[in-house]
Amino acid sequence: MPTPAVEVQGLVKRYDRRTAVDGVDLVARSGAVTALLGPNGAGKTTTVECCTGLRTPDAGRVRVLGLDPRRDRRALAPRVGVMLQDGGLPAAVPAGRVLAHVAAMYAHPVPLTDLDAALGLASFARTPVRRLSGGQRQRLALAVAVVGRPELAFLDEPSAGLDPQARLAVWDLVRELRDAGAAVVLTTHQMADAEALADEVVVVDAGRVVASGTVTDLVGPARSVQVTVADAAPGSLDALAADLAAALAGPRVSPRADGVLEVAAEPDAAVLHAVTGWAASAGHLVSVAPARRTLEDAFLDLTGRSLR
Ligand SMILES: Nc1ncnc2c1ncn2[C@@H]1O[C@H](COP(=O)(O)OP(=O)(O)OP(=O)(O)O)[C@@H](O)[C@H]1O
Repeated sequence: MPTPAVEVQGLVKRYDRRTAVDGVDLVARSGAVTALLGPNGAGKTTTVECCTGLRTPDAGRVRVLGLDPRRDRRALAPRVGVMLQDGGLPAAVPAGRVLAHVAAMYAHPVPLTDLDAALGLASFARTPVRRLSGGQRQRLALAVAVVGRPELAFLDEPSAGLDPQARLAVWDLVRELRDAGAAVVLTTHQMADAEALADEVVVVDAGRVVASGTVTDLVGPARSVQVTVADAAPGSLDALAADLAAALAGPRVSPRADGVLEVAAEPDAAVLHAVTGWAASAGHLVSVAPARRTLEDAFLDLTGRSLR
């Protein structure tokens, strides 16, 4: 097995008495996109900052391209692209000049015309950073992170605040990076981004990894049948779920907080026939709808529904 681009073991980071990262393990491979997901305050940015040498861990081991992100910062700088939420771009300098300046620091930068075309930068190249819209600033920050053809890119919420067109452009760019053999570590709150891009997903909550694997690993059987019981008495959903599960003799039936019974099975004719047969004999009014389980469903199952 080749050495992973990023190896984090038992990472702990505290701010005063608050433990922001509490024993995170993480591996990111070259030629793959690793998505770091988690609710607000889960510790994603702090983890990325420890990997980029911006913060010193209180405990644990971090290796980036086989090196120490703080001690070997100079050696890593030309090999690692970083897009942070607070971009740190110079406010008074026009966008195009910022990018040209950064490109000039690399031996083999991506041609600026390619980045212009990929991210639509030309329309605001003469605008000083401080006057860019949020989405334009994001696009510039992404271009700055990838212009040096990094072996590893950390992208912290790369599609936050982007319009649908720009989001698709970012997806293409991330795929190109991966296909060129780079390791991409991205944090996002957009589950669709992770579903579209991630080879590996790591879910953190309250500073700990609560799940990891491929999107398919986390989502489970992608398709299900949702059964809404119109005349269920309050509190009766658990019993109805057990009753339906017994009638189906196989697929798991989970009662959801919104009053829906979720049947973990392909919505094929046999399953739909069995569900409607159960409804007819049990005397319940039901609506039956095939559904596709998403990463968002899995994320909410893993991290709960309460606000952080
Ligand atoms: N500079 C700091 N000083 C003190 N506490 C901090 C600092 N930065 C982050 N924290 C705290 O550490 C915890 C983790 O924050 P972090 O920014 O890593 O989370 P996150 O998962 O990136 O969140 P979000 O999705 O909101 O960006 C939070 O409780 C946050 O308040």
